[in-house]
Amino acid sequence: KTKMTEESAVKVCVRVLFIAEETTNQLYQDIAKPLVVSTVEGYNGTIFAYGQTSSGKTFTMMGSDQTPGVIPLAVEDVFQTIKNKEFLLRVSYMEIYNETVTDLLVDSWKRRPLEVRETINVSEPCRSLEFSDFSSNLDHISCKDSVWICDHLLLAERQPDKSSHPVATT
Ligand SMILES: Nc1ncnc2c1ncn2[C@@H]1O[C@H](COP(=O)(O)OP(=O)(O)OP(=O)(O)O)[C@@H](O)[C@H]1O
Repeated sequence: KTKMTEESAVKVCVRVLFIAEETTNQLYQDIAKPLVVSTVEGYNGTIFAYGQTSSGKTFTMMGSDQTPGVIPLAVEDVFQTIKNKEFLLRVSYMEIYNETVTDLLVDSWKRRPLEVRETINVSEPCRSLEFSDFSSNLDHISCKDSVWICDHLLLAERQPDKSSHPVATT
């Protein structure tokens, strides 16, 4: 609802362009971090990767042990931001692939497509996303939880059935 000034619009336009030499970390600091921090303050935010197959979506979002991607960097920052506050962090992880929505926090052998509901007036129960909750307060918030989230997401990303996909739409 904030009216975007001409100056901020120009800034956004400039910052969506990154050259090949720039790292994921630079991209994260410039584009994603401000959004991550503002979500903790109550704003809605979305970061997504879009592009043709093998263009580097997974590399950018997940990264590797040596070069963490946007998701691990964001998780780390979220935990840094909430560590001195009472907070409930709720995490879900899903894939939309060829019009099919899949919950990646469910074990691969148990996965069934999630139904997309366009109205709340549905009589039949439908499958919904699993959530992992993390409550934090001054005493027990640690980066152990952020490591758990990243490990869990990476594990889901590496589930064997994903490699059989012929086309990518991460
Ligand atoms: N910036 C980069 N530096 C080094 N290697 C990269 C970079 N971007 C992508 N790669 C490598 O290119 C390959 C394809 O990248 P990636 O799997 O991230 O693409 P993708 O867009 O997710 O593909 P798909 O749509 O098929 O899932 C991977 O081996 C990845 O490690």
